[in-house]
Amino acid sequence: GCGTPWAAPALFGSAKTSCTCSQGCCCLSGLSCTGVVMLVGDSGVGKTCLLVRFKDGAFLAGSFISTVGIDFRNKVLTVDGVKVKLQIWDTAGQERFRSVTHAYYRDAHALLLLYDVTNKASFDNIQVQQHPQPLPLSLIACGNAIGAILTLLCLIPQEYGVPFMETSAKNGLNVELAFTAIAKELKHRSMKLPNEPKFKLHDYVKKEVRGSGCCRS
Ligand SMILES: Nc1nc2c(ncn2[C@@H]2O[C@H](COP(=O)(O)OP(=O)(O)OP(=O)(O)O)[C@@H](O)[C@H]2O)c(=O)[nH]1
Repeated sequence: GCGTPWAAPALFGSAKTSCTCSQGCCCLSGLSCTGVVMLVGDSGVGKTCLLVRFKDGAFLAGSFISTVGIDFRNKVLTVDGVKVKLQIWDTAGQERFRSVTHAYYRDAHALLLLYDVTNKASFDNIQVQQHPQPLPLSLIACGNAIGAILTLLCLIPQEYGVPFMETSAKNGLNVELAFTAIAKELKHRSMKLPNEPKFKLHDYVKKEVRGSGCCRS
């Protein structure tokens, strides 16, 4: 590093993620950056299950316990040799908690917009205009596979300019990718090295995404 004193964020979610010099030395000296990722979407689309799959590698089958208010988990990922600490906020999808959820948007760095691929209304409710503005810079839409494949609605969110992937909390499809893509974006945004090409979230997701591709053109 350049020796510039750097105040590590005391709390997850602090906007201060790098030193003030322009050399990008925070990543070179092995320091980390942090970010807040918020999971939003209707009740029952699988937000809690997606988070539990990512954090613990397990699937919460059986009885559905709806989130009340907001819950959070932390996970540290290493991307391109840099530790990225994600604080993941799992919001309540029920209508009665909407104003609570909306109050948290301004502190989020990224949103994972979740919908159930068998439920058109849940897809309509993640559209950009349904959220308080301005939205965080990084958005990914996740079509979670809740229902039977035969009733799958092929909804194509690309037309809204938001990177899209099919996910499954049940079998783990693309769950790691959703969070890694966000972590990479946050790392590049806060610690871009000189001459480093701009990270393109859309292209990265398109390249790494797995699955049937039935919702992709
Ligand atoms: N088949 C299948 N079922 C899932 C999947 N993800 C979640 N579920 C089921 O969907 C139900 C709701 O999942 P949750 O993760 O609790 O939903 P949520 O979006 O957190 O709901 P709220 O807390 O009310 O906002 C549960 O019964 C899960 O077992 C999935 O990928 N596949």
